[in-house]
Amino acid sequence: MLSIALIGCGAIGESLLKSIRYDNHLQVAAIVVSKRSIDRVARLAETLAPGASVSENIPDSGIDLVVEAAGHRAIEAHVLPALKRGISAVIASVGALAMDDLAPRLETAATNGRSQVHLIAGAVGAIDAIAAAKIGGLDKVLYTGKKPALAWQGTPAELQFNLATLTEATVVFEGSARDAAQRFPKNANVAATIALASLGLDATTVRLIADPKASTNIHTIDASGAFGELNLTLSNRPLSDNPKTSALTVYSMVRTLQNLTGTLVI
Ligand SMILES: NC(=O)C1=CN([C@@H]2O[C@H](COP(=O)(O)OP(=O)(O)OC[C@H]3O[C@@H](n4cnc5c(N)ncnc54)[C@H](O)[C@@H]3O)[C@@H](O)[C@H]2O)C=CC1
Ligand SMILES: O=C([O-])CC(=O)C(=O)O
Repeated sequence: MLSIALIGCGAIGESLLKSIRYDNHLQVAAIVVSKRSIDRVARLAETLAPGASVSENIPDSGIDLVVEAAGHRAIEAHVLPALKRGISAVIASVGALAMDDLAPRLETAATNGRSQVHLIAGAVGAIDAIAAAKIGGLDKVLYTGKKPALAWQGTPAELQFNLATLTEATVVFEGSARDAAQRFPKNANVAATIALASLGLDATTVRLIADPKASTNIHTIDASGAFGELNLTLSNRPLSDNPKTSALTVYSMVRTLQNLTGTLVI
């Protein structure tokens, strides 16, 4: 039985709790949230994670694994200290690794604590294929993320375009995966995931599109190299609680957790 501390209980966190509620190998022992969310999440926990503590910090003992579904800042605040304590982590906010020196600091913390960081594939697929293709050598990796116009609310795209009145698909960002992940922390985590698995944060190209006609989150990877060519398109349904986030992210997290406790894993 893996004893989990879940960090964040928004769209992904709540959906994750529903998905793993009856898993005999996983026990949510703690849910870590900001002070203002404690009452709301404590009520949720009564049915979705009975017995879990709900507080602002990871408990001092009894936790085997931290599962982050909170946002970039939670990596520094909760994941780094947990790794140093010897607690491994599964993280959704992969884009945080595009920040300054966070990736090497995570590695140092994990080395010192003899723990591990698992970056989920999240809303995208073919991470296994591009990571394998990298071994033979990659020439080009382009990630294109297209979401409904209103999914770009609260991002820099809002300052540049009137999202509510867009009539056609509009490129809101073109550049490196590092810039994309830093400027769109809630919309470009998969850009960082693809980059980290392939050409790296600076050499992986990203295009982000706001499309008033789209009703799903469309992720496309175009890669070429010694292996040949890969062209993948996913059309993901968003979670009802957060149009920025695809439901596949939750399933990917559940799969990661199942693989950590399973005997025959794929
Ligand atoms: N890898 C992937 O494919 C994807 C990754 N994500 C990442 O997952 C994160 C969560 O996504 P959603 O659940 O859809 O967002 P959400 O906004 O619905 O929920 C996030 C929750 O975390 C809480 N929170 C924020 N900072 C916290 C902290 N320091 N400690 C504890 N709780 C904190 C918020 O109050 C909120 O309740 C996103 O911010 C993004 O970084 C999101 C979508 C896809
Ligand atoms: O959920 C998605 O479709 C992708 C996403 O928001 C991200 O990469 O941050």
